[in-house]
Amino acid sequence: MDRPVQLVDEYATGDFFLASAGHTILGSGVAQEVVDPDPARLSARLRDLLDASSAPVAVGILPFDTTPAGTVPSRMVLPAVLHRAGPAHPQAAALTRAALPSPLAVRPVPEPRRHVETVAEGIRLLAEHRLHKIVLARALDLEFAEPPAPGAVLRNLVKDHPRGYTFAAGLPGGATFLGATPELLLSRTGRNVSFRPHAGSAPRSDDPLRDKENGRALFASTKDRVEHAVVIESMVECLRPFCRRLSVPGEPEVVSTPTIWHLATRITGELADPEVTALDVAAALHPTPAVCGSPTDAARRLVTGLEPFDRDFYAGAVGWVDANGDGEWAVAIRCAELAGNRMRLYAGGGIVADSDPEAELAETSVKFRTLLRAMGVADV
Ligand SMILES: C=C(O[C@H]1C=CC=C(C(=O)O)[C@@H]1O)C(=O)O
Repeated sequence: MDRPVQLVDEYATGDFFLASAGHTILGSGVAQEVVDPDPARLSARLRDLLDASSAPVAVGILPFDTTPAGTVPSRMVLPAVLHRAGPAHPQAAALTRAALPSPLAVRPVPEPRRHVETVAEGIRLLAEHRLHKIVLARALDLEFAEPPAPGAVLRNLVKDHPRGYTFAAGLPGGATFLGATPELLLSRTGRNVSFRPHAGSAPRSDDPLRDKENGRALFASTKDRVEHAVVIESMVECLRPFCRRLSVPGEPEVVSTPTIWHLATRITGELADPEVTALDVAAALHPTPAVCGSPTDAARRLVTGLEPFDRDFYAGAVGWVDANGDGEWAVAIRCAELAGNRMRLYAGGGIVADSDPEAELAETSVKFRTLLRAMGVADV
C-alpha cells in the first residue's frame, strides 16, 4: 500500500484521483478507455472488460445529463498504473499549502441579478408544471495570466477537506475536472450498500455562536426539510427494487464542511442481487433530486432550459468500480473545470415552492468558497 498523502504528491495532470474517508485512489495513464453516453450500458461493458482483464479497478466520471441529449458521455478508464491507499487524512493536514496565481478576471455566469430572476422563474414553473423541486446552478469564470497547476489545486482541496471526497479527473483535450464534495452517492462492499444524500444548506460562520445557531436553524427549517425529504423519497423509491433490506433514518442529521452546513441522511441497504455492481446502482440513481430535481425528467428539462450553460460533468458523479462490483461514487459538486488559464466553477441549490431567490443567490456564493479558498481567492 502506498502512503496516502504520497499519492497527492504523485498526482500528475490527466490522472484520476479520489480521496475519501476510507480510501485514496490514484490512477495514472490509460490502459483502456470506455466512453458511453448510457451509464447502464457503460457498466455492462466494464463488467465484461474487468472480467476479461487483470485490471483491478475502473475509474471515471458520469456527466449530469446521461440522456441522449447530454453534451458529454460517461467516461471510465482502466488506468495503466493504479495506486490504492488508506484515507489521506489526518496526515493531509500536514501538507504544505500550494501557492496559486491570482485570477486576472472573475466573471459570474449569468450575472447575479439574472440568477435571482432565473430562480424566481424556476419557482413559478415548479407550480405550473407541478414539480416538487428543481436545482438551479450558476458558474464563475476565472481567467489567469498563467495556467494554475491542477495538482496544486488538488493539494489544497485535500488539505482543507478531511471528511469529504476530493477528486480530480483528466478530460479529453487536456482539461481537468476537480473538486471536494461532501456528498456520497453510494458505496458498495459486497452486498452492503450505503448512501448519504445531502440537501438543505446554511453558511458556516467564524463566530462560534452564530455558526452553531446556523446549524440549529437549518435543522428546524421547514423549507430545507422539504427540500431534503424530496431527495430521500425519490432515492428510496429508486432503491427498493435493488435492495432486500433498506434502512432509512426518520430524520436527517446536520453535517458540515469548512464552509457550509447541510442536512444529510445515511441510508444503508443490502443488495437483493449480488451481481449488481456499484456502477449499476450509480447509473440507476443518478441524477438524484439533490442535483436535478423531482420528478427527474421534467426537472432535467427545466434545468437545461433555464441555465445559460451546459453542466457537462458538474452535478455528475465521480468514482470507481472493481472486478467484484464494489466501488465508491461521490456526487460531483463543489467543483470546477480547469482548462489552461481558464477555470469555470459551479454551484447550485435546490429550489422548492418556499425558496427565496435572494437567499438562493447567497447560498451559491457560499458553495463557491470550496474552490475559491483552494485557489487562495477571497469571496467574490
Ligand atoms: C447542487 C449543489 O448542492 C446540492 C447538495 C447539497 C445541498 C444542496 C442544497 O441545499 O441546495 C444541493 O442539493 C451544489 O453544491 O452545487
